[in-house]
Amino acid sequence: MTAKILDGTVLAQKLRADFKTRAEALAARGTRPGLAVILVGEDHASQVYVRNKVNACAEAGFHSEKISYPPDVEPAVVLKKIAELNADSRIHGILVQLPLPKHFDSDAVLKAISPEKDVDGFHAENFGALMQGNPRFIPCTPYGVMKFFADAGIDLKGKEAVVIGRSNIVGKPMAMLLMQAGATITVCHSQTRDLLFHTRRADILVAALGRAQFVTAEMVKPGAVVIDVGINRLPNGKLCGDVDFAAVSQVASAITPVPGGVGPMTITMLLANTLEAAEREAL
Ligand SMILES: NC(=O)C1=CN([C@@H]2O[C@H](COP(=O)(O)OP(=O)(O)OC[C@H]3O[C@@H](n4cnc5c(N)ncnc54)[C@H](OP(=O)(O)O)[C@@H]3O)[C@@H](O)[C@H]2O)C=CC1
Ligand SMILES: Nc1nc(=O)c2c([nH]1)NC[C@@H]1CN(c3ccc(C(=O)N[C@@H](CCC(=O)O)C(=O)O)cc3)C=[N+]21
Repeated sequence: MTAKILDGTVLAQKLRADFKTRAEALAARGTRPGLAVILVGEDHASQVYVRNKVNACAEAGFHSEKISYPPDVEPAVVLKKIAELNADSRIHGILVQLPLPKHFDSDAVLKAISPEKDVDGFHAENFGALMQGNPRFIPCTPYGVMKFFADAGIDLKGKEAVVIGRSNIVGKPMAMLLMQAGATITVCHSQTRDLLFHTRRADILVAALGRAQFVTAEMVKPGAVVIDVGINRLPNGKLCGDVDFAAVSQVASAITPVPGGVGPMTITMLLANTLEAAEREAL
């Protein structure tokens, strides 16, 4: 079997066309959607993502601000900036790029963001609402993954879904969304005893562990849908996912590539959440 490629760049373009129209309608009523991105430190990959986010905003006709700090900045300085952005009527979404340097209490920083502007959906209040099945903002990466299923007509009801990774930004909300869509979920992590046993049962397999080409063909049930969230840089400088794409695409029925899969959809859903925040405010 050769898997159908779930193309994130194509799906992102499809969804973004609608954002532009909605942003224009809002602008006509005097509101331009605005996103602020805070970046602490000089991590190269983070700078690339933040640049992509800012460019995507410009293309969709959004206002955006990038605020950068050196790695040794005092957390109080960042908290003060967040308070200013919370009160700034031009800003509808605030994103603090994670991970933060070790001297930061990340939960405290995320909690400082007004829940109405927390377009990542990481604030405890929003995360809790998501768990209760009543989300205000769905975290962008798992939200983007759900769009692949909807677009490809993949029904999740009764399916066995296995997520590798249990982080707050990907694995945990991903599992919750899959469960709410009717799948039976298994969440694997570094302490899982027999990973192969679990992955081989998966109708839907989501890899979000951050290990280059970790998921091999033997770990995948023939015909499974494989979603690759991982973004890893190989020693040769090339980007690759958590899945051995060449081998797994021979057994899966559908698969997302890296680059060009989940990554562009994450940015797309960040725009979607920012637009929604602006639309709610303009009501
Ligand atoms: N495409 C996109 O838009 C995005 C991509 N990413 C990428 O996704 C990947 C995961 O990100 P994130 O969730 O933030 O990463 P974290 O490092 O926070 O979490 C990784 C998870 O994978 C688990 N894990 C690690 N090694 C193994 C293993 N050998 N077997 C089973 N489980 C394992 C960890 O287990 P434990 O909890 O026990 O430590 C942990 O739960 C990264 O490559 C990241 O770059 C992230 C966000 C967005
Ligand atoms: N508060 C917060 N929110 C996040 O959403 C968040 C974060 N912190 N920290 C880091 C991770 C990672 N992440 C990515 C987004 C887009 C691509 C992306 O667009 N990737 C392109 C390639 C980009 C490249 O060339 O490097 C692709 O896969 O095709 C990747 C990774 C968001 N994250």
